[in-house]
Amino acid sequence: MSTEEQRLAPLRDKIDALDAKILDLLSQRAQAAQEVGHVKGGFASPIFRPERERQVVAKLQEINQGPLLPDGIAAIWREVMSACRALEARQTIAYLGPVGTFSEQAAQTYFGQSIAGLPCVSIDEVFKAVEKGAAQFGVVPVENSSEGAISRTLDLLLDAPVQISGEVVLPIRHHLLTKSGSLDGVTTVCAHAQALAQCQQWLSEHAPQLKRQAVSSNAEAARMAAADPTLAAIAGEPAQIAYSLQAVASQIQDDPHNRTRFVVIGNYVCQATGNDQTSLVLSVDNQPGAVHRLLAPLAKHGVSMNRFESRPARKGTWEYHFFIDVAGHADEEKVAKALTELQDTAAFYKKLGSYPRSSI
Ligand SMILES: C=C(O[C@@H]1C=C(C(=O)O)C=C[C@H]1O)C(=O)O
Repeated sequence: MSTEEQRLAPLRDKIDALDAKILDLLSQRAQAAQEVGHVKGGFASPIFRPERERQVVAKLQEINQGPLLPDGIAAIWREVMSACRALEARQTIAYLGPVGTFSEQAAQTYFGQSIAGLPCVSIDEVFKAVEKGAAQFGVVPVENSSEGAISRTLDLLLDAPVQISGEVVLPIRHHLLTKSGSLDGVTTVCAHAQALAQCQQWLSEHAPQLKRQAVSSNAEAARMAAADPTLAAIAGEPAQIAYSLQAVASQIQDDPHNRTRFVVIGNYVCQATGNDQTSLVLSVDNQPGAVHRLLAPLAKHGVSMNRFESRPARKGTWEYHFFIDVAGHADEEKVAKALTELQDTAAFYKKLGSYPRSSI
């Protein structure tokens, strides 16, 4: 045995012994979760409680003495809770497919790996799957830091009878991918229209000869590029791996900090955690100063606005719906007061949900 091996052997024995203890503790935890599942079954109550999971992680991060970092704690317990939750009942989560999309990655980042994924062909289908109960939750993109709102999601949120019960923000890194790893013989680059827009400068500078073709998702582009050597795809790492493609160039998004925010839709109403956000849709009559008057209750009660987005009301008039995120939970006193007053002033008011804020 080398000196290195001699020194490593007792440390590895120690890790093996600790792993056995961790497994024993995890098994006890899993049994407790199963019992929770039986209690919930008796009350026909929901399995997934995002606010409770958030508090579990927050408490552990608070008492953590290191050397594990807070992000590490969050990642480990996300999977522990995902596996425990699946013993109560595996949750079906709908998202924009096929396999390898950022929506799938967002679903796994939020719910962990122990879920039944339901890839859908469009954002509309994700909403439908949730509405008809084929999935307990859906994950849909709502805004991108470079390209702004995903308007289809906003339009569906306006009408659908769903609640927002969470958000997840993903850094979006796009790669130029082909089967061979080169652009020899490649004539066309395929991607979702959003990804083509997010990489337009790079494409104009480095691959101006490629025709740009918008397809239903980046993963679909990757699937097509895997089958046709004249096609390149713009897609992220999950799709690259799923379709065994090679990178011609990595991280080609024009904004290195490119991020997409997804929301989790379902019919679960979250309790307050102390670090929440509330999403609303409002509209006002078309009169001077109406928007200012509409928002005055927020200022009056010291509620800060995290986001303000407008969408045409699609009535053939110059009227708009405003998608607003405010800090805090609708059950908090000052938020509740501000929302009551907003509701009185608005021509249209819909609360989309209060939910724990994402940490990024
Ligand atoms: C065990 C529960 O069910 C689920 C699993 C949790 C966990 O593993 O800690 C926490 C919340 C729920 O999403 C619970 O509600 O306490």
